Amino acid sequence: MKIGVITYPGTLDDRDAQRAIRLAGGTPVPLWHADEDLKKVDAVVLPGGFSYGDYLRCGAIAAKAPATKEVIRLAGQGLPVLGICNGFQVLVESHLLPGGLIRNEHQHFICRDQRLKVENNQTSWTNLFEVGDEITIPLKNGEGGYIANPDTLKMLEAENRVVFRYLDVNPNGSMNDIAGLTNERGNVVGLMPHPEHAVEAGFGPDTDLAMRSGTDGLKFFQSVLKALVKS
Ligand SMILES: NC(=O)CC[C@H](N)C(=O)O
Repeated sequence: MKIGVITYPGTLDDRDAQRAIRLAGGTPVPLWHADEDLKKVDAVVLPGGFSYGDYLRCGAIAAKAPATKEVIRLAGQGLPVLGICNGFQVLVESHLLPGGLIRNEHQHFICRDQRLKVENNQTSWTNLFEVGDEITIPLKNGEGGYIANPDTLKMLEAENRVVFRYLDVNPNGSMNDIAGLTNERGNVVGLMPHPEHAVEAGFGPDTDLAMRSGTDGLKFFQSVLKALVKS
């Protein structure tokens, strides 16, 4: 299965995403922001980083890139899309996911291992989790505060579209502790933490061994491969 990874000017985590895909058993396909076709990939990852230097708002310029336009078109046909951190910001700026992401409440950049609760395992990227699973995934961003108007929040909760919630601490002031979301169909998922940094045991920023990110992130990439085999 071919999984595209889009590189924008300023993207940081494209190679880690490619590595995660390879470790899960897929074939990563590097894509460039100016590409007008996505080389017939079976799924696509929008990785983390600082696309276009985070000018205007994080993800705002990337949302207008030729490759993103194609992502928007193909997502409408069911292409599995995962937006990680800056990729989540791009998905929100593209209106593939609702709401907005603003500066962390405390105004600081965060870099930590973050506990998350899995709330929805009916998406292309989470089908190997159980609802209620508690996982640890690294988080590193400056603009991760999720906001939405009351009606949107109500709709997201009623339709079970919150996929991940922050556990133990809410690190950035996100409404309803929201760490990740899906679209109605479940093929598009965006989250602030970085699953591609939790695919091999024994690394992560925390010095407490028990807290170190393990391989919880690998399941995202294995899930999409399973979803693709089924479809
Ligand atoms: N790790 C990232 O993708 C960072 C996203 C974005 N540049 C921010 O600081 O919020």
